[in-house]
Amino acid sequence: MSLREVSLLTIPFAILAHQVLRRYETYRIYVHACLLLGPPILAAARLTSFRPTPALPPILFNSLVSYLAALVTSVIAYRLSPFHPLAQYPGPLWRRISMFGPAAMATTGNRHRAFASLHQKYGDVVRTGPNELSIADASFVGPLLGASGLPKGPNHVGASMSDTKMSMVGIQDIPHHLQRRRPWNRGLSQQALKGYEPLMAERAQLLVQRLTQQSGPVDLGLWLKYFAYDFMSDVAFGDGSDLLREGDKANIWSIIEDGMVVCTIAHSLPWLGIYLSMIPSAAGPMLAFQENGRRLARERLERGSKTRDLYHYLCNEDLSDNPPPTLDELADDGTLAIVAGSDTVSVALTSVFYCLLTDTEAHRNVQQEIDRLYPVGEPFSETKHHREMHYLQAVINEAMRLFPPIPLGSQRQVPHDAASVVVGSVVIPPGTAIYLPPWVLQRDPRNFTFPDAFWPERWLIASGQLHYGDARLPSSAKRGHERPDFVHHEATFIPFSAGPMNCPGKGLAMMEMRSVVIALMKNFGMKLRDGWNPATFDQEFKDYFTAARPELPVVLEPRLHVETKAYE
Ligand code: HEM
Repeated sequence: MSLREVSLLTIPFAILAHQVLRRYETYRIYVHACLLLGPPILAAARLTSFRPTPALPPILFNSLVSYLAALVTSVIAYRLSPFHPLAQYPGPLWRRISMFGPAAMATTGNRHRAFASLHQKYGDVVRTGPNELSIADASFVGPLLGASGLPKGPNHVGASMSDTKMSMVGIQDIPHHLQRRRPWNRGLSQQALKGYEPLMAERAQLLVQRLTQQSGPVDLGLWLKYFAYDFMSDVAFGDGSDLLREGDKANIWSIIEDGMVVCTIAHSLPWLGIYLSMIPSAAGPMLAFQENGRRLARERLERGSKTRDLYHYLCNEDLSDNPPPTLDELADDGTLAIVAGSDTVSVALTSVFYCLLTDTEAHRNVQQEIDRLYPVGEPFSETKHHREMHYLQAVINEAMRLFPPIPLGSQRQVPHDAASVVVGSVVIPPGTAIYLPPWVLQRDPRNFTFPDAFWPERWLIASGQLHYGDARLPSSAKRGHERPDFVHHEATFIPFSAGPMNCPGKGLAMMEMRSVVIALMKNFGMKLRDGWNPATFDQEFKDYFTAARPELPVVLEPRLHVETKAYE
């Protein structure tokens, strides 16, 4: 049997299999196995008249090779052809062919910078994968993320290593997502936040106390990670972690950070996440990371409810008529609570301190605001002054504009069975996954004047509290030049995303960030360690879905009135 005869039989099957895979995107391994192995095995059997003969092994081998080669050729030819629905959108050739390249580049942590370069080169709409677009145009934020926006993208399938068992964040079916989302909204409402304030005060006090006990420069970023993890464990599970006192003996943060690197790869190749779940040795970091969240949730469910923590709401304990969700759902949401609530906040807080410690005037302004509203005797845990802290709010916004904790934002997808989405002259066909990357939108000169500068004053100008002509300009602005037009396109400020599937933890995160900045700056003078190059922070700010950041070495000088009430 010649290779030509084998090929003649297998090529049509390969083209057919490609059409099936293209139309019915599926993550079922048995479907993949049937489509990838079934036709060449059948062809080989047909060519040997369904009899075991000595010629079978070479025929089977030829059949497999020619079938898979034809399948790969068909896929690549289609993706590069003018018939592909995304053919009209520009993007590098290697990204049009396969997601293997983008997945490999994601491991460098520089996806956000790569996307920024792609937009610079190709324009506002770039084909970043065979079936993926990145859009850096403000007019898409409402239509894609707003009330009638699109469902979540397929990337969470990879990160969850399942398309059926996943935390709420990845659920693509909108009604199901909104149903799972309701208890989160209740558990993170303004009313619920009031209940979390004493936990906040206690943990912030402990952070101050532990920092007071350190000598020499500290890695402030590390302490903020400990704080954020402990506080989120308090809020979500009522207890469960004490990194501030005990240190990270169980390497929780390595587990989270290693897991996020593997997640980033699986985001680009969702099917790979599902395959990896079958190979525990390969999926180690991701499994450990998921298991950590599930363990905390299970322990909380066994302990029962001691306080009105987040799980009190997630278990529907506040609604006597509603049955609790399944144990699996509650366990899956444990990972979400921990990662969504602690990794993001600790990144954002680290960026806030980095920005303050590299801008003397902003640092002084925040210090004055804190000293005015929190004189000696006024506890830093008092949240009633938060709404008066306009400069601090401007600093937090500005740090998250420059360093969004989720640099590429949350993926969306036009469902396979829906009509194309049309925004202006752009047609987004069914099956397309889309990013609206905050890192790119928030640093775009069309959206913000002096886009690369830390300039908190822009937020005060935009809200009418400061006149543009009176505002100091960022140090990078050219002296003696006329002030450029003031541009502030706030709709593109989306560190928490937008619309009904945005971040429900925004209020909690804001309360946490304000409280920690107030607690630390009320009690310590701070400066960066001599000799540390601040440019390192920008260069080493990496995107592994949530951002990884370098150390932030800070020298702390206790102020006279350090509040040392101990919580031992
Ligand atoms: C600075 C801190 C934070 C940032 C920048 C942030 C950002 C985000 C973003 C961009 C999303 C994706 C939303 C979307 O798909 O459109 C998200 C989702 C989510 N965040 Fe946050 N987040 C932060 C803090 C928190 C906190 C403290 C919690 C509390 C538990 C939280 C809980 C969640 C949850 C549950 C989701 C899933 C929402 C959904 O799919 O409906 N986040 N967050």
